[in-house]
Amino acid sequence: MAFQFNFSIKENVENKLEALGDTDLLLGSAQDALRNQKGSTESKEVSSEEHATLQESLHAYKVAPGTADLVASCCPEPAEDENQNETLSKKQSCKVAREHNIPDNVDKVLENKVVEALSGLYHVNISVVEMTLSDGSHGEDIVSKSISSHSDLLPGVYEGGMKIWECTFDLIDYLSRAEIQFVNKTVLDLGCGAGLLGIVALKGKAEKVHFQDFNGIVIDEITLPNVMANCAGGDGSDDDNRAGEPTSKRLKKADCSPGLLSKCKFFSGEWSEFSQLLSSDGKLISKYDIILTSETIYNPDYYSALHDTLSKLLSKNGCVYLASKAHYFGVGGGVHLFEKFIEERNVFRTRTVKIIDEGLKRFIIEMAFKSSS
Ligand SMILES: C[S@@+](CC[C@H](N)C(=O)[O-])C[C@H]1O[C@@H](n2cnc3c(N)ncnc32)[C@H](O)[C@@H]1O
Repeated sequence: MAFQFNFSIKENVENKLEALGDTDLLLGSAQDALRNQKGSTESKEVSSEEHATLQESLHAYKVAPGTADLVASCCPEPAEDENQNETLSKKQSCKVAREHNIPDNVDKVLENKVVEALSGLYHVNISVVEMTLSDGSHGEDIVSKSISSHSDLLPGVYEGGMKIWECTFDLIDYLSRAEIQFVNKTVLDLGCGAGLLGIVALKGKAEKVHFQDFNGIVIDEITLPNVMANCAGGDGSDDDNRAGEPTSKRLKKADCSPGLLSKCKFFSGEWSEFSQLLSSDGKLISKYDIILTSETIYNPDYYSALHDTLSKLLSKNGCVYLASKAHYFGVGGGVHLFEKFIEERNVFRTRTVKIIDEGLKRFIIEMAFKSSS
């Protein structure tokens, strides 16, 4: 099922898709999704076959050749003998973290968005968002950069948050089957992209849910709208079961529960900068009970920043649920390398709680502080 906002945009989008031709890039999966809708003026449910088609393209992703070393470590510590200008320019290459305010006019957030349902959750149609952003007039020009570099990832520029990655669904499935409890918990969806993991926590009655993505435009155009789409009506809990409703509908401002939204905060920026922002700005009221993170260990260059962020932000008895493919071809990261890194740092213990052995092997890993055991 999908419902839509100002759907007049659709034809324009389709024309642009045709003009783009065979891109086989970031837009690949999105094009498939939209072409599935083409010819039908009515919104429709995403069938399991369509879901599978969409997910197929998530199995493998591409990294622009030669970009892996662009930002070896996003925020490298400056060497002592570096002069001030070099230090400054390195600092500028960091993605400074900031909090995104929830707009007063929530109608605006869902304007020109097409909302669909998948796995019982609402999310905006990403191809439509990409089309509205592809003219490059929206600050962070990640869509056209991604297209021109034929890549879903541009290290230090765009880290893949425009797509919903396969392991997100693995983790959602695991959280549900393992009956992980979010009631009254403080939760962080780290590297959130679409934010579906945080939304699951929100629907599970978490006390607070914070969302972080590298790219601010992902937060504004995808994460926030998705949270709003799922906050509409009722209290957003699983009991509402609105994703099962057969009819298309428009969300109205009045539908959006301010109570639920007030539990959420949204952040963008590089991980070290993000954890620094939370620590220094008094934004971190308490550390997180649960940190959810999916497909965030593809690049070994980021392991140090990721590890330090987790250790700074996780509460003493907290738990990280991390979903990942076994190996990320082209970037070099993966589960075994990350576990080895964690072992060497000797701060966290890890436990594999689920292995998904179909297609590319995927893992769900649970992490907790060693000292808490
Ligand atoms: C491949 S995407 C996965 C998005 C989402 N979790 C999913 O599974 O659909 C990786 C995400 O990790 C985050 N990320 C990766 N490297 C990062 C870094 N160095 N600093 C901050 N965020 C980073 C980005 O926000 C990006 O959206």
